[in-house]
Amino acid sequence: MASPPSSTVKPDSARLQNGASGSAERFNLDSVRESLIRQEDTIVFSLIERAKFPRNLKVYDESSREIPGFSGSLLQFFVEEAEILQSKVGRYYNPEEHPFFPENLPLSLLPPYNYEQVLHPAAASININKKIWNMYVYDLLPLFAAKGDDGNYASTMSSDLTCLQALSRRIHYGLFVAEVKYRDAPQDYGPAIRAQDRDALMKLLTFESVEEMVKRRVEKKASVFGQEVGLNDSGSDKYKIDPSVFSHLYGEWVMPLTKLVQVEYLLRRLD
Ligand SMILES: C=C(O[C@@H]1C=C(C(=O)O)C=C[C@H]1O)C(=O)O
Repeated sequence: MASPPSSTVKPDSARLQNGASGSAERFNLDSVRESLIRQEDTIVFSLIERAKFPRNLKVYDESSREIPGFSGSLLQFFVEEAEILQSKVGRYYNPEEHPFFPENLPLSLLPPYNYEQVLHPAAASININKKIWNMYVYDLLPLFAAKGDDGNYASTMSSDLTCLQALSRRIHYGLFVAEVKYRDAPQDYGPAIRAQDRDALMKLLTFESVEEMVKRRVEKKASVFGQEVGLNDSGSDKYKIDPSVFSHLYGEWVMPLTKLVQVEYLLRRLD
């Protein structure tokens, strides 16, 4: 089977900021995919941590009036406050990071780090965190969190924040994937962008063989990282989260949303 094309962008023409791959040296399709692979580990670990707690539905009730003066769920309050703090120490200078509550975020108290700008400025207008939030709270959590309430709301919400940020970072990484794909083949993408043809763009950027590999790999990672480990056996078939949840998560939501980000970005790439 022919392998999907890899990028030929010269290392010096663009340098990716220190991303999840830890590498600031190269910006090409291989390095971008390496980062996506490393981010799988983060997502698998963060969901395994969340699975320590039951559903704790109270946290997600948007009609609760638990916090005086705040209308929304406890998790909305928690994430909004966490983002205010993280914005003050520069989290959103990083083009890989996208806030869930971008309205009224304070400026950083620290000077900006000089992240290499490899994206077209249109990237700044793309934020699909509302979709990611709804997917996480309403579709994903019921698939792996046990029913029940143990009252550990603060710890539950800390875990939720970690999961939401890991998913958001991975899905918005589609911006970098799209940029590198465009630079590799502007002659293919250009006409579809000028025609604003979503379907043609989706076709160009989709590699089904890569997607199949990704699904198999995350399922395998979940079975290795989430296995109950004992001293007297070589492995067990008890898992902290059913590994098939991860191939489902990637096949149904993570990869389609990453591709949505890619299409949205490419549509504006020549503005
Ligand atoms: C990210 C890429 O683009 C698409 C999306 C994928 C994903 O989100 O993992 C995988 C393959 C492609 O269909 C890629 O080509 O690596």
